[in-house]
Amino acid sequence: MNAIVKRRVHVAAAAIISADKKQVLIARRPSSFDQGGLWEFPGGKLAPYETGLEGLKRELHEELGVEISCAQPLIRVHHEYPDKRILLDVWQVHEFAGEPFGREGQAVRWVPMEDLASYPFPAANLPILRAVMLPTEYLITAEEDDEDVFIERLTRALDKDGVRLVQLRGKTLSGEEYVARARQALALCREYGARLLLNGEPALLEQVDADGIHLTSERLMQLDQRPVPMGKWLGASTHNAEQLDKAAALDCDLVTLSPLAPTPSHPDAILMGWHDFQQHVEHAGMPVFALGGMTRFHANRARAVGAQGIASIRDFWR
Ligand SMILES: Nc1nc2c([nH]c(=O)n2[C@H]2C[C@H](O)[C@@H](COP(=O)(O)OP(=O)(O)OP(=O)(O)O)O2)c(=O)[nH]1
Ligand SMILES: [Mg+2]
Repeated sequence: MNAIVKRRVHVAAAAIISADKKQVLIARRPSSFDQGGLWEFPGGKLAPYETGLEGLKRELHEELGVEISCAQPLIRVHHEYPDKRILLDVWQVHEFAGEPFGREGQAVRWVPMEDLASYPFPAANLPILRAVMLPTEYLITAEEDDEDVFIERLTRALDKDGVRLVQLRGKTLSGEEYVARARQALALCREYGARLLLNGEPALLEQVDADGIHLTSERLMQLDQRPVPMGKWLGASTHNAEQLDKAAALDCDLVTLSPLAPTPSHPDAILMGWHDFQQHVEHAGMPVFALGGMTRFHANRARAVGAQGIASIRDFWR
């Protein structure tokens, strides 16, 4: 049998975000191109001597006529197409000079974040869409018996800290108490335009129409197919490569990966360290939040090694 040696292609692409942070710029690949007719994040192949950021700057100038001075790493996706292996090295761009237009005759469009999923993109782009739509901070609520304190702290995090992604933990609550708490949390999250994931069984979504479910690593490993429909978000807690592979197999939308640093809740845990974390993130193929002793001050560090951002209980729950 002939072994096919696939080409390796390194592509730099940009999610260019509008000043009001509500829209993202996409372009349509001309029909004569590879993946033609599909929408994409503007960018292209690196020259052998270029870094990702250098290639990105050149491509955005060539394709859109805009000049960027800086960009933040968003996500790296390895994907195997029938004829090649590509690494999509995606950056987030907030500042640029010039008015973008299709310099190569391609259609270019600003689209609201929430409409992104309705455009046809190449197969490799699913994790990128997820990363573009998710924030950099993921709040996990603390165990809180007192309802008033819970409401006050969640409101504070949504209002003062601008948190837009929340996981409701409530291991010490009864089933009924958890559902009641989830309804309250959902109402608050809706008010602030934040997404709420329930830490528990997927069937909970039948009782509370939250945005999705966050699975424990134990529950994750017991499942053999994605337990929620595509319109809902599926998160999972992971600690190693085996769990990350499982999360990918279940087509999870996001994961937390821990523990990075010591926390009072898990004082004796064996820590992962940034080096191993980076290796795991590189091949995760989905947005990864660093967890365990993380504060917002670690967010840039986490992003620099490829993470979506940080997840934390303590840092947002005061
Ligand atoms: N730019 C971009 N390319 C993508 C995305 N998703 C995806 O699968 N790809 C694939 C399609 C292509 O095989 C490859 C990008 O190559 P390209 O055709 O844009 O390269 P280029 O701009 O350097 O163009 P060319 O000079 O080689 O024609 O990556 C995406 O969102 N943006
Ligand atoms: Mg291109």
